[in-house]
Amino acid sequence: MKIKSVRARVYEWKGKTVPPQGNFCSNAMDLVYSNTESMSTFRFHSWTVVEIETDDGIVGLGNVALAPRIAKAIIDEYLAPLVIGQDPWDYEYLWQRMYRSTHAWGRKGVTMAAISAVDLAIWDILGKSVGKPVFKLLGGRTKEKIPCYYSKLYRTDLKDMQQEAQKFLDQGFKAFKMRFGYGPVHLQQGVSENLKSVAAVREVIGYDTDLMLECYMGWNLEYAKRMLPKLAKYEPRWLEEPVIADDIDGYAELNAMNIIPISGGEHEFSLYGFKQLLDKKAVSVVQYDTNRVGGITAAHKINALCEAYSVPVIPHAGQMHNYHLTMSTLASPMAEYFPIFDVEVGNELFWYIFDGEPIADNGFLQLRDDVPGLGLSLKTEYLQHFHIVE
Ligand SMILES: O=C(O)C(=O)C[C@@H](O)CO
Ligand SMILES: [Mg+2]
Repeated sequence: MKIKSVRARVYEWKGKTVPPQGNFCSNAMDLVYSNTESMSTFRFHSWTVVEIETDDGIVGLGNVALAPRIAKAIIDEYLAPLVIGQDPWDYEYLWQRMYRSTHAWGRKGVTMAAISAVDLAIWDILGKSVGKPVFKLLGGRTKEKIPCYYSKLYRTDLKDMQQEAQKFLDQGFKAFKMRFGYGPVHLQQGVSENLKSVAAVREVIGYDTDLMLECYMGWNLEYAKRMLPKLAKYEPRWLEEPVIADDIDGYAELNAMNIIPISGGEHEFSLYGFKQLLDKKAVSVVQYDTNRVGGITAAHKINALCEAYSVPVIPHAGQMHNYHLTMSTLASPMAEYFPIFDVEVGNELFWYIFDGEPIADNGFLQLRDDVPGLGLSLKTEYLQHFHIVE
């Protein structure tokens, strides 16, 4: 079997979007003075879809959501020529070709995201070629079904957040991730607002559920050190991305305080990036995203590393490409889950592009043994709402 073609297209959403409400999520731009809304950089309204076809007609699907048009250009210009004509079963060789040939300017960020999308499509082909779901190629079924946590609860009106939490508590979710809306620039009032939002959500979900807290890189080390003791009484399972991804020593200092487990990794890349996080004990929960970190080839290695370090892996953002990794290892106890929503910041856009994503049932996800590959196909229902960049 040989790879015959690589097609990367960008799906750009032109349909209705619900403008984010309130201070919906602290983020890295909060600390930078700007006369534009700090969250304007925080949109995922386009997505790159990669289709790789083999000489015997198998088509593998990959995807990337970081800098989609740039990712497409990298795939078209650099990565496609490296894999066309090659045997997809030589996936480690192909991964090293893509990684090392772009190493001078790649290694992290959008290049690794582009490599991830190609790698996902290759693994989809492998599964389809032997009639097995990808998780069966990685280690098989380690769970009867996958526990997942409800992920949204952006910082809006507290009553709206409580209604949202109640709605999904009633649907059987036993774990929730909420977003802070405030950080250092919002001073003491922001501290109070942050604490109020956690208290409000805990009031609804109680303490027999897991609560995770998301900063999305919107704080700094000094502010996080002040906040951790104030948050401890709410017994969060983790505090996510308190500082920017490059401040690895900051993560390690916060994690070493041992007040609240610190999580991160969705903005880290490659096996080496996670070796550094683990060696420095920077995180207590690893959250790579398989469509960013280097694909399944890289994520599978990181799973083994996390098993050796006894650090749980709970991949970022859900989606099928992450669920196969979670299903295939005891090192990954749970998945993130974004339900279907009207398009807002875009974390939910994949629901409008792909068919095959599992719907959570009572806080669990299921993968089928009889669906080969990643289990996805391209949805046609919303095509009229997308501008497709070939
Ligand atoms: O789901 C996450 O962990 C993200 O970082 C997504 C973004 O919406 C901020 O929470
Ligand atoms: Mg996050």
